[in-house]
Amino acid sequence: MEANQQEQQAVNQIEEVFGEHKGYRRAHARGAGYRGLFEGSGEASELTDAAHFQNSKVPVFVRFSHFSPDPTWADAMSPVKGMAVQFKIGPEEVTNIVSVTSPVFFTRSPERFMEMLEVSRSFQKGRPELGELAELLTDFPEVRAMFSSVKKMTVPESFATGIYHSIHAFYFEKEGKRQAVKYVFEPDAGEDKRSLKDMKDLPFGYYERELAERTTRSPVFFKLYAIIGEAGDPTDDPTRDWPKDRERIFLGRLMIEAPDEQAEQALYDPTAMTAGISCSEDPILQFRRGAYRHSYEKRTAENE
Ligand code: HEM
Repeated sequence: MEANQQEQQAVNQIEEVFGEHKGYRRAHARGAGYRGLFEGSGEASELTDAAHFQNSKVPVFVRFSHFSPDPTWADAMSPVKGMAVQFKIGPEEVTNIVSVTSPVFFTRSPERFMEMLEVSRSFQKGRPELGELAELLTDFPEVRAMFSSVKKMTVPESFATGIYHSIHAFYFEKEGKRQAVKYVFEPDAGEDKRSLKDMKDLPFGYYERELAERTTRSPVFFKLYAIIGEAGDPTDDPTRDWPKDRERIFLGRLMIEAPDEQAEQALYDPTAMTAGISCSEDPILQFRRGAYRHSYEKRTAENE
């Protein structure tokens, strides 16, 4: 499916702000792909027939990443890390969960996202100019909230010790009923955090090397949970997290085994669903489909 004009424009705008880095993803440019296995628990079978959540094992691709669209940025300049998981349900069928180490996104509409990019031109050097920063903070109150949360933000010590959130809501569907859920991955190794200021001396590529070394010793595991939404929990607003006391269902265990070049190159479209699960009406989620496709087509053509 072709990305529509606005989605293509968003990707072009990211390039204008952060530079055009040929052959790389236009966001989360630097990362590391792995192969592994997901073992479903079957505990959500009353809510969904999705194949990977039954009592079954499916092969997966996993890609960890630093959020920056510029692959030359230091590890510390990307406080948000990503984990994209592709479940290989059948020979021709995949479904994805694309998650990050933050429970919320900084804007709730694609238009707003693009307006923010428009005033962020100096971010290209990784150092915003004060005038632009002031404009962002005045015109976009949500950015103020983001900056205050970045100040408090801690970062996982390793890709293997982050808690990763889907941010968006999805629906589990079965026999005409549907249930809103969000996903969260929790590391078996335990959450391990450092403050942003402790990260500034980390060498470039530290996270990728640490994970490669860790997986030579043993696979890395995460538990995947569905957070069960209740009446009134927003399903269309990625800037709002749900209350902490929501029920959770254990969906299965993710095992990450060894580096894999195909996993590094794959397209992890967060809207690729399977029978028994559908996307929520969140406009940011819907927008991502075309933006990711456009970035994928560009980088694939450039790598040929
Ligand atoms: C308007 C909103 C957004 C836009 C325009 C956008 C754009 C992009 C683009 C162009 C890519 C590269 C895709 C590729 O080449 O395969 C990407 C990757 C990624 N994005 Fe977003 N994104 C948005 C929102 C989000 C949100 C809300 C999340 C939080 C879950 C997120 C997490 C990620 C992650 C983890 C990757 C790396 C995926 C991989 O490893 O292949 N993005 N994004």
